[in-house]
Amino acid sequence: MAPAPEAGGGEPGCRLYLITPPALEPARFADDLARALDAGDVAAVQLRLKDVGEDALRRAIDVLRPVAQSRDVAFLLNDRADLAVQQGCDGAHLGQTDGDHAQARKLLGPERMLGITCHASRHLAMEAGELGADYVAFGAFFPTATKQAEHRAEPEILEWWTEMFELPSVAIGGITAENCAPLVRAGADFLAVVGAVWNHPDGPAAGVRALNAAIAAA
Ligand SMILES: Cc1ncc(COP(=O)(O)OP(=O)(O)O)c(N)n1
Ligand SMILES: Cc1nc(C(=O)O)sc1CCOP(=O)(O)O
Ligand SMILES: [Mg+2]
Repeated sequence: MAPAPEAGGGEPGCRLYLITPPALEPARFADDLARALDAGDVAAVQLRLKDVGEDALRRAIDVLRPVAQSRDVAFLLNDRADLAVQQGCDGAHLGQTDGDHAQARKLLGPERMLGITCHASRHLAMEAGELGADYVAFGAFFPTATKQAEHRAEPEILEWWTEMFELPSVAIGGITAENCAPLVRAGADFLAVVGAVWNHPDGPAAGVRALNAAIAAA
């Protein structure tokens, strides 16, 4: 999940972080995922299936992980650091109620990534940084239909974080090609999106292209 090199050797740029749709059939979705990843620059994919049991989750990982990893795109698992390790994922994303972050850090070891949701809290972000997170995620920046988001973040938190710390930040929540520019300019290292890609009227590949273009133009 490397940052994008900036033309001319300046500060690294912002990259796309895809999160899977809330429900999917792995074999069918594998084709959509491949098309999306082949359409442009994507740093990471997060498998986020909240409503399936462990067996189905393992099957989905087995089908989708190679699609990402074979393209040098990091594959992270939502909510489960233990399963991320067992199933060969590149990391896990944990929220504030997703167990013990320090224990997850140990489980994941130095090779695998840990991302932590920090809502709109500077305090949570500094805590996450101290315990060794690989990125902090702020959001929701815009209204989202993907989940009931209880916190609202403003671009200022990205500016503050970027000025104070080297650790990468992820912006999430209702982000589209049309509204992402202030987040990119505020210093977000990654934009995490669901709907703007998977629900794009011209298909996921068009969604990736539109976001790549919007990031480059910001
Ligand atoms: C990159 C990224 N940021 C935030 C979240 C939200 O995580 P969480 O608060 O645990 O909520 P759920 O995704 O588990 O509903 C995320 N998944 N990814
Ligand atoms: C999974 C998730 N977490 C959020 C947070 O604010 O922590 S918002 C969100 C949903 C992101 O989907 P979309 O790009 O469709 O808005
Ligand atoms: Mg969670």
